[in-house]
Amino acid sequence: MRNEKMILSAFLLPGGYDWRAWRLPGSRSEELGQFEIIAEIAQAYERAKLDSIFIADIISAAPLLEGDVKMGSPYEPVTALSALASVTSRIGLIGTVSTTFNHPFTVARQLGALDVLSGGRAGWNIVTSSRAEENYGIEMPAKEVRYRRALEFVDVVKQLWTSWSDKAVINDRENGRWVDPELIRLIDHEGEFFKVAGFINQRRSPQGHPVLVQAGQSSGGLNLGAEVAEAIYTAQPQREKAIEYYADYKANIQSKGRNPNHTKILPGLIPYVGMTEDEARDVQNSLARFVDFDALRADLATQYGLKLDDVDLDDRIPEERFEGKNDDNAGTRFMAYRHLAVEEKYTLREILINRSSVGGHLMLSGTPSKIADRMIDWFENRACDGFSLNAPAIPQSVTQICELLIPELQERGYFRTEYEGETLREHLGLPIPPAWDV
Ligand SMILES: Cc1cc2nc3c(=O)[nH]c(=O)nc-3n(C[C@H](O)[C@H](O)[C@H](O)COP(=O)(O)O)c2cc1C
Repeated sequence: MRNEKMILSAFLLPGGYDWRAWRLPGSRSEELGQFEIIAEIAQAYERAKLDSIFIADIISAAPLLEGDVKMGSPYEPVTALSALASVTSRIGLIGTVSTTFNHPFTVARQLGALDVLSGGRAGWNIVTSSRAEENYGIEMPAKEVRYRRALEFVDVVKQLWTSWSDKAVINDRENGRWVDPELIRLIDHEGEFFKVAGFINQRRSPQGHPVLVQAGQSSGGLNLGAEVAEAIYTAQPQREKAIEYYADYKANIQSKGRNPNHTKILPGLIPYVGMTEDEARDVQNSLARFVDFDALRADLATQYGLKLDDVDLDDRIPEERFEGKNDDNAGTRFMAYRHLAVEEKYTLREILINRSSVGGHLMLSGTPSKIADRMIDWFENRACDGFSLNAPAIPQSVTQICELLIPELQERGYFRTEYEGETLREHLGLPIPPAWDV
């Protein structure tokens, strides 16, 4: 048995991970974009002692208009997490912020403030974004440029976050000095994309600075992750490939001179949990009637350039449609669909249902004990350090995860029964990044 516990973070998608889940009676979809629903979900995950919740961001209503209520869910991560910080006390709060459409000084202040205000619970999912340029009046920079900018962006943000010594606040009432200016560093950064003098008006948080998270799958994305990330989100539906990915990623981190134990790999998992196999299938069965094959075909064309209008739903996608693509230029999710079509001989209908329900992630359906067996097998065999849990339907899947699956993992000794630390870094077993003067 591994020494450390499994890490469990939860994707906060209040419409449900399944594309169609918001359409189920009782889904609370009328509340999307409002506070109470996300507060209740975050509190349920905190009662279950999860490491963190995570809010994704697409920065555009385009997915919503295309019928994707799941990813179009209208929460701006920093504001939503700031509100959640006040109704939770221990769970980590990870938000997505794009390095393509922001400035590092602003991001350092906003996420740094969330970190201080939440008592050291913030995390930053660093993305370079794949759309939304129209909202900023710019042409989308090439992927390679986006990742170069991201590297410099993160470097500037980290410099700002470490520019206050832990001893900078002296609070000297007698001599009228709240900070010691000698202990706050001017970063004086000048690079290809940014010119930032620093001083930032922000004290250090109890965990030093927010945890850096990353999910890029191309070579630029993997490089950024290996350089800076402390947690990695990834879509890995196949166990053997996940083991390979884990080993390669950790080796890559080591080759950058970093400690591979300080980057946690968390593949996505969609659990359909029930006390019996039939009960576990309830949600999937009730979703079956909502599947919208036309919208899903259009989505595959938009996201991956896979044009499938001429393919019958009960036929297989011809192998040549996948030619010329690989993990690097098309992403691991695209390659997962290739695997399903070519090796697993899925029909187009089955692939579209997979897209709709699990989005290329690992899906496990069954009793808590059966799902826990598989999770533990992945964890023990170093296919992962834990999982990014995606509740397929809201609210029922959150209850099933928290009241059935988590207790099973706790009973078997794989998940904490109480928070031991206060900060997200403590939950994840990550070191505090030192301030500039250490
Ligand atoms: C679990 C997971 C969550 C992600 N969340 C976001 C997100 O919130 N916003 C976003 O723009 N991209 C998100 N992405 C996409 C990645 O940042 C990345 O763009 C994608 O995996 C393709 O990799 P590449 O950019 O290196 O080609 C996510 C990816 C994964 C696997």
